[in-house]
Amino acid sequence: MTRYGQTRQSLDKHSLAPKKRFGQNFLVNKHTAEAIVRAGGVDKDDVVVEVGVGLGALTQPLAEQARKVIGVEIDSGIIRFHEDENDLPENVTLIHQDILKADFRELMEQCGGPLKIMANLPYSISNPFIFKLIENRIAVTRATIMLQKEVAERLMARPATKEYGVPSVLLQSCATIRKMMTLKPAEFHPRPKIDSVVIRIDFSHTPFQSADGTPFSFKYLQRIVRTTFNQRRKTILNTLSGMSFSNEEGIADKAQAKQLAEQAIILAGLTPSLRPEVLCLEDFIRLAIAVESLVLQGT
Ligand SMILES: C[S@@+](CC[C@H](N)C(=O)[O-])C[C@H]1O[C@@H](n2cnc3c(N)ncnc32)[C@H](O)[C@@H]1O
Repeated sequence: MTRYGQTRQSLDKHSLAPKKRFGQNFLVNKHTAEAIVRAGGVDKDDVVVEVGVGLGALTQPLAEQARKVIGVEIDSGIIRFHEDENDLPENVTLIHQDILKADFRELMEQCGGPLKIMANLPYSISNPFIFKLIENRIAVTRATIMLQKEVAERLMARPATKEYGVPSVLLQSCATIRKMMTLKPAEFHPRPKIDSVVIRIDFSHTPFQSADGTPFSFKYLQRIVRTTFNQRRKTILNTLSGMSFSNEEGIADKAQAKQLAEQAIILAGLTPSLRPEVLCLEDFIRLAIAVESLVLQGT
């Protein structure tokens, strides 16, 4: 029987149907699953966290390559399936949990160090999961993830393209992203409508700094990127003038915020009439450095 047939039979046997709300498109080709695991560069000493175990298509080859696999799965039906079948290798520990609610420090303790993650990610959680990775970047060394092609393109996007936005800038500021392979809909059951792409994200653990070595705060970078892209058709002067500040930052009113925005843009060597989509990562970093220094000086 083909792996496709096996997938359908396993689901039928347990009266399970692929659940749309959990983005269940199961991999049906053993060789593809093995190739994805190879793309993750898994070593025999690694403890790997797999997000969304599903029927175990990736889990099996992963368990052969890694020392241990910690599988996180949200669907209780899938958890029961593996309990009944007892089909997962001994070095796999299954956790019934929503990865978006997982405490990465706890996972790190279980893994004995920073995480290597592997996932065939449901579309519905791609964005929040990527932001969770960014937030927990200190706890993660590598994430090899399969995404809808358009989501992967957004993460790897370059300035002045329509795909370029908040996730592109923030992820590229703290990680190197590599496209590993493209998968056609026929690799899954049920078949998605569009192609999927496997990317490898390697997080950098050196302190944040600009190309000329000036340290910067990720917090400011994040605020500036979000504020400007929130209205991507507006100029950076317009959007930055409306940036909100906390009481401690001492920017009292709109006039002061506008003045700060004007000064920061000049300090960063940029033109006020630019739109965020033409700014490269280094431009955003210089803006973050300028805004932070002006706030610290009390403008
Ligand atoms: C696209 S399927 C992939 C399944 C399997 N890894 C494969 O490649 O065939 C996504 C899996 O993630 C699970 N999932 C969805 N949302 C999740 C979440 N928030 N936390 C953990 N698992 C989740 C789904 O139930 C499903 O098993």
